[in-house]
Amino acid sequence: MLQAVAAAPRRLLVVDPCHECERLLPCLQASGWMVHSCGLEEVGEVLCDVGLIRLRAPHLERPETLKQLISQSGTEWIAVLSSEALQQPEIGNFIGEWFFDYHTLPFDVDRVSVALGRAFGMARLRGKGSDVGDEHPHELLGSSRSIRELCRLLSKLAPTEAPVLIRGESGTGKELVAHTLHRLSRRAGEPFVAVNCGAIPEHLIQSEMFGHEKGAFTGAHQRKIGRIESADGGTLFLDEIGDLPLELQANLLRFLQEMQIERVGSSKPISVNVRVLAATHIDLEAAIRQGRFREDLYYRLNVLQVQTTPLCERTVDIRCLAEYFARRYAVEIGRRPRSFSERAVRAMIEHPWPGNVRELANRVRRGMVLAEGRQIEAADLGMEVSEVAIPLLGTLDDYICRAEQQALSDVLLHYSKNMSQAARVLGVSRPTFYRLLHKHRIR
Ligand SMILES: Nc1ncnc2c1ncn2[C@@H]1O[C@H](COP(=O)(O)OP(=O)(O)OP(=O)(O)O)[C@@H](O)[C@H]1O
Repeated sequence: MLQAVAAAPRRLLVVDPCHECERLLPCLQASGWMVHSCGLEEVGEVLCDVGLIRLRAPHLERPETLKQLISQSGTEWIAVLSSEALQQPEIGNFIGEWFFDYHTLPFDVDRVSVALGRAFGMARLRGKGSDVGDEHPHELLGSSRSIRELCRLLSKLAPTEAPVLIRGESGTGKELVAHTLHRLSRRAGEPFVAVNCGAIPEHLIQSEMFGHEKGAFTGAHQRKIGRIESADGGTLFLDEIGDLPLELQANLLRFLQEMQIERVGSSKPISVNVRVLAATHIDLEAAIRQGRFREDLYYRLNVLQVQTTPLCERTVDIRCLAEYFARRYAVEIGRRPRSFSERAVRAMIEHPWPGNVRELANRVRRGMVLAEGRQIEAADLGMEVSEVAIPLLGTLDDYICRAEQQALSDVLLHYSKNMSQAARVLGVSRPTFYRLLHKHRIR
């Protein structure tokens, strides 16, 4: 039996509707657009796929406000203006940089419909528009199996009070994991204090961690509260724990056993209630064997363990992360968020990502600054795509296997958040689709 599938509504936001809109809006509603209208100051409150704005002198006098709204709204924008206004070079440049398209008055319903349709398609293609959820700066993004399993694990570990050792390559999100554990715990309203054990000079680390009393040593002009004490009631995150000098490891162990500290220059114990999370990218077991890390401290910290996955093992997440960083840096840099060309996406998928998500964020920031066209190209990211594909010879089965892998990765590029849709596009059932993902070890 055939089932009717309801198309997602196409939401259009008309900002400061002008009297010319009176004829236009009913036509758009009749052709399936769900139209909302609002004033400029309310734009951030309505989630829409496409926005139509009649550019007037006051808007153009405050371009910064408009740029801010456009870059934060997650909507594709079309400017409406008179043909005389468009002749002014600064207005033309402004529209070229910030808008998807423009329309000169009077309205031509057919032309507007085509422009809106294209903008809608682009908004959906980029994952922008009204389907986009709230963005949280401390949220672990991604739809790969490893990220989904990580989030499930974190929600189980967060409510406990036990220490967690977070392991993984540099830039894979270990600090983000620590933030997430804190945010989901009972301590969420209390301080989260991060200490990078490798970044504090060795002679300062004792007083940084434990604090000192006035006059404890030359230069100690007043009492200083240490990082451990300042986390009282909350979470203490010890990053790069493998870099902690041996002497400090002994002091930290004592603190973990007794939950008390002594400031430098004082022998009075102070009770501190913190949950300890630690992270490392080094092989702590090897460090123990080499005598660089205390085994007893290792067992204290390693009660629960979380492992982050390198980016090259979850390529499905690359596009969504890159688009997130493009939106984030658009606000910072003050440019319109850009999408990525297919070649740029391919270059990102093929890249080995030794610096993981941090490297991706840095490359996207660079791309946002350098991009000249509508899209970020591979070269803007400092990447190249292999021009000539060297044929990989093999049996017919090898060719079929590679074709399956290609088909899966192509479809996941577009539908990583909707597995049913991905399966439908390939013309296979959902179980078959999952079986293929499993067979090709695609997460
Ligand atoms: N899954 C993710 N979703 C969103 N942002 C992420 C994700 N993973 C990492 N990031 C971002 O990547 C950057 C690096 O992450 P983070 O500092 O947590 O990595 P790390 O593993 O602690 O690195 P290091 O070992 O070098 O300290 C941060 O800007 C972080 O917000």
